Amino acid sequence: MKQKSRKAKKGKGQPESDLRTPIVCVMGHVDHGKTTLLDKIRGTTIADGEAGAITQHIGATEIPLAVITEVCGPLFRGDFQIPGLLFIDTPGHHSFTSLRSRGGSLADLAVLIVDVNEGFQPQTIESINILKRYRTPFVVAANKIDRISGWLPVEGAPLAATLKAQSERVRGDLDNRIYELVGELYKQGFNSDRYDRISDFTKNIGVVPISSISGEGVADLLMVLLGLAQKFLKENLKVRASGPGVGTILEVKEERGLGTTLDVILYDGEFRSGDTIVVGTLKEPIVTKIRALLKPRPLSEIRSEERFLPVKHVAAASGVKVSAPKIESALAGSTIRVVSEDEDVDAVAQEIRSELETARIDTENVGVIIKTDTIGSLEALVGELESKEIPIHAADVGPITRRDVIRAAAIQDPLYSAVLGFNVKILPDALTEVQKSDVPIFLSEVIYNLLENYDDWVEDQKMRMEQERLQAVIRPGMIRIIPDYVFRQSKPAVVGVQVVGGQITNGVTLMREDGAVIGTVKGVQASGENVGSASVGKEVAVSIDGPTVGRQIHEGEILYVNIPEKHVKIIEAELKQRFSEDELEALEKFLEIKRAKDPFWGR
Ligand SMILES: Nc1nc2c(ncn2[C@@H]2O[C@H](COP(=O)(O)OP(=O)(O)OP(=O)(O)O)[C@@H](O)[C@H]2O)c(=O)[nH]1
Repeated sequence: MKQKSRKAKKGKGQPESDLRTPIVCVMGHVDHGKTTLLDKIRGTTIADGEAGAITQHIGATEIPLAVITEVCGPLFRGDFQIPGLLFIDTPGHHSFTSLRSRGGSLADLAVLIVDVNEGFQPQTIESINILKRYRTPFVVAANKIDRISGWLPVEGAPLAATLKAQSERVRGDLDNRIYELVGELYKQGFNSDRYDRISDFTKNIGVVPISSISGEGVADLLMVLLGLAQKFLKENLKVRASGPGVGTILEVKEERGLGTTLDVILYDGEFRSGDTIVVGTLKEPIVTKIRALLKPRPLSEIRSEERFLPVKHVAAASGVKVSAPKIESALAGSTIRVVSEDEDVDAVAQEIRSELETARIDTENVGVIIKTDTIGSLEALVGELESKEIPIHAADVGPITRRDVIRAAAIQDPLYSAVLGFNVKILPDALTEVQKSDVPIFLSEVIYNLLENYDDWVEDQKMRMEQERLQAVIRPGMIRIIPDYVFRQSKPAVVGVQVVGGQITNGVTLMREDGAVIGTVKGVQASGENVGSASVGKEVAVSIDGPTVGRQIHEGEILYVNIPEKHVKIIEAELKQRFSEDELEALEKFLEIKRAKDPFWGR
């Protein structure tokens, strides 16, 4: 990409450097305190307004380094060159899956927030998996420490100061909870410890105990984030505040008086009004021109009717609302990119089109069908399924359609004939199809739950298939032909029998005591009714295709159900322990006959 010579304007109090503001995202389980933490960071830093103002962006808040310096007070050590931190206001609890950029995470850094009283929850694990996939450096905020019984809150205090104020027991209690988190993180493949006990942040994840309500530990959290940014990101953040802008669409929104607008996080280069842009959609990328760039109007101008303030220019990293013609079909999570004068629009469009194409899967192989709301969530779900070795037949962005259900129904493997939808709707004609075909549809706003529900269903399916398999096994049976109860000599022979052991069922073949197979049972009747089968003690009439009474079979003779060798093996391995005495006896006698000729038969 050709870099233009324009440089980003530096804000007040920001150091003169080529590093752009790192983008920070707060992730975690629902109700663990994401919003409260962001409010606290904003509130704390607004209160410290003397040092320079925080800047409200669209979908993000920028905290300049000078403000962080002020908030951290004596905690602040070291020489930082980054201009500050840009926190993304994660809208809704699922959308961090759209926080992607081309080939990676939109966030340079993340805060994984965990309620210390609840520990790891489904979305905590889901967040960790996303952080792992994108290799995003992160810090763990062990939140709600003020809820620990006996805690004495010290409003806004750094960790060391508040720990001093707590009793020995409370400190011990906090440590135990931190160790639980450390254990959970270890299970996920990370070494970690309380941040002040770590010397090498490249090998360990820092855990910062905080309260988003009292503000305790929040300064420590900001310090650790600055440290991580400085350590890990220096190269990534260099000179990217100039050149043609590249951003990720967080949301596509209708705004009164403006029509459709895009809330964008610009992570590279600059946007100027009038710039030609290419925007990702489900189909062909849109080529259009920026009509207006909008920022939130400062709080001091709250009386104004207009909520947004037009600006001519924004530089990365920044949250901005983009107004442009023809952007109705823009897709959240995809890229928006400025085309500079010396670039080929078609080439840029192809680059953006290929983003969705790379994430999409469309094969002829056996596997599940998945639909998600954004490219980011598609990548995340595909990644999860691949790591669990669940094959995918088709993966795409968009609602569940009739075609998806038909395709799933056509999958022969009963464990993969299913549709998984993340944050998507089912179209009405797809619902009609579901009723016809019985294809299960799994829907969730949490990837972890989606996979868990699918796993449960697979287990149920397997159990059902197992039961069906075992039900198909021919079980042992032993019958005696009752003398004077021959109803028909042959074609078929119909005789009265007593079931001496096990059972007799339609369709089985029968064997004599000398091992000769004499025919197939065609019917089992009791009191003139077809009963299909009869168990030990019953007297029934059976019709046997094959023998003639008086020749191959005789009154008073014992006959055995002829069990195929494969079935005997299943019986010996899996079923025998559940057999009754008479079934066992019938099996043993049958095997004696078989093994008289071949001692290894059925072994
Ligand atoms: N006591 C205490 N309560 C907290 C703390 N942080 C958050 N809460 C409370 O926990 C609840 C959930 O907090 P939110 O910030 O809404 O959680 P969230 O993670 O943003 O939730 P979603 O946006 O719904 O995912 C609210 O009632 C908060 O007041 C804390 O440090 N201490």
